Amino acid sequence: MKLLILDRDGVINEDSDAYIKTLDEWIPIPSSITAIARLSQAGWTVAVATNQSGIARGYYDLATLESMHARLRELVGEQGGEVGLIVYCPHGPDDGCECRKPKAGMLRQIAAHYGTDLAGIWFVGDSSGDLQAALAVDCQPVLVKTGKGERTLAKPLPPGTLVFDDLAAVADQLLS
Ligand SMILES: O=P(O)(O)OC[C@@H](O)[C@H]1O[C@@H](OP(=O)(O)O)[C@@H](O)[C@@H](O)[C@@H]1O
Ligand SMILES: [Mg+2]
Ligand SMILES: [Zn+2]
Repeated sequence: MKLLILDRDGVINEDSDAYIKTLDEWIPIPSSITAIARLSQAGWTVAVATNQSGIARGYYDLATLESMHARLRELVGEQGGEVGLIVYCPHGPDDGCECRKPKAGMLRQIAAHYGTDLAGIWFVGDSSGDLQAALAVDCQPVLVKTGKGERTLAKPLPPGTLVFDDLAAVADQLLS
């Protein structure tokens, strides 16, 4: 199965140290939207695994989060593509859940949903927690330089991590 798993903030849309709290603050990276559309039109299933501790912190509610994901699906749909399963962790760092990255619960949830193994599946993120989650389930860690990617790149990366400028470059590689 051609499955690609994406982190959201910093990969699909701009990130902010102040969290993405409203639909207006959810600013898509145009080339990432196009990349998702291109990949899905080429037969790839594009799923999303995103930490959303802003829910636990009370910065925004589930309806607001879902409005961002509806907007994502709308934008990709306008370019003829589609977004697969979007999984989010609404918990805070101290909640001890199994889904918050760097734990791999969301990746396992996506694999179960599609009935596929995770080994070698590319997981594209901008933070070290994304890369650690990938390693925990034998996914291929992929770092993009958008969002917090440059900060992440300034620290040692897990061996074997692939690095690309942005999601568009990841799509170019997968579609080449
Ligand atoms: O990159 P993904 O997983 O899609 O989402 C990250 C967001 O949930 C937020 O995660 C927070 O980390 P803490 O949850 O406070 O550790 C901060 O890094 C925020 O800047 C960021 O917007
Ligand atoms: Mg991110
Ligand atoms: Zn969680």
